[in-house]
Amino acid sequence: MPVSTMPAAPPGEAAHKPDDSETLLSLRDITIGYGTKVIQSDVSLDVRRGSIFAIMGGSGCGKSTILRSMVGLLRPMSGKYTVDGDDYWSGPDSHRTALNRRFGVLFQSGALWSSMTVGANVSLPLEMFTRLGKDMIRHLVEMKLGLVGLSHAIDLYPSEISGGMCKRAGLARAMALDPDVLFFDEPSAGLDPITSARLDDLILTLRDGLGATIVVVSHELPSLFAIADDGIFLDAQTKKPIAHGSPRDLRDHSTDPQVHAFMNREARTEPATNGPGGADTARKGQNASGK
Ligand SMILES: Nc1ncnc2c1ncn2[C@@H]1O[C@H](COP(=O)(O)OP(=O)(O)OP(=O)(O)O)[C@@H](O)[C@H]1O
Repeated sequence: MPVSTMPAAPPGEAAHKPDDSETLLSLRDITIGYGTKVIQSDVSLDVRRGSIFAIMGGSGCGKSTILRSMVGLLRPMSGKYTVDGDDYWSGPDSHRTALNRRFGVLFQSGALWSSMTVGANVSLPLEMFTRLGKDMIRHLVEMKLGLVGLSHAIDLYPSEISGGMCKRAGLARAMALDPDVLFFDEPSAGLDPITSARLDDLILTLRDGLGATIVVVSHELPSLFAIADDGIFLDAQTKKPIAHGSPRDLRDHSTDPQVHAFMNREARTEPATNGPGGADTARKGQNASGK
């Protein structure tokens, strides 16, 4: 299927326009999979500095797999990944470790250590990767928690706070080392719409206030329309990207039936397919994730 080229977003919809000339992360002809099983091939994308980039597609198409690869957890079978022009997978592990210091990651689960307070969770990366003293670390932790509106929760345990607060604490931890690139895997999964909208605002603040570059995997269409500047749509059947563009552009202008149906939460009229990313993933009136 052809990759759609999208026109610019309608006036007023794309409030933020990053500088086109500034590519921070670049994937070229990446093939990725597990063992010999290919999950996605021919993946090429550019993430502009200071933008929010969405990885989209039906369940199981390989969104998290691409994200895992971009943070160094899975080496692609082929293709090139550059970070600020630097070939990520070339050279020794220390080369990647240095680049990883620029990354903050929030995985789907939020994954806070349950036996540690919120403050201790956020201070962990600072204790592991810096030589800062206790007072300075406490100060930085207070700052990060202040950013996500959780100053009051510093001494609470994860079991004592809500799911949305856990997500925000995870965000504070992802930001502990002042990364300039943040990767979020399903940040609003499991959150109610209001908490999810607050998290969107926070993500926008990270982009606009701190100049962070953000890559996000998400099924949540309202959230994608609210925050993402650009994106890619992966297809599970062909195992290739089938569209590039901002979620708003794909919703309003995509000529690909699958992409159009997914982005508009419509039932598809063509014959159903069994695989993820097929008709079953885009039924009207359901979460597009099918979850
Ligand atoms: N560690 C693994 N080993 C083998 N196969 C895996 C592994 N992790 C994921 N997969 C497979 O890779 C495919 C893509 O999974 P992935 O989690 O990347 O999809 P996704 O698009 O993020 O899905 P979802 O939206 O449901 O979270 C799936 O078929 C999955 O079963």
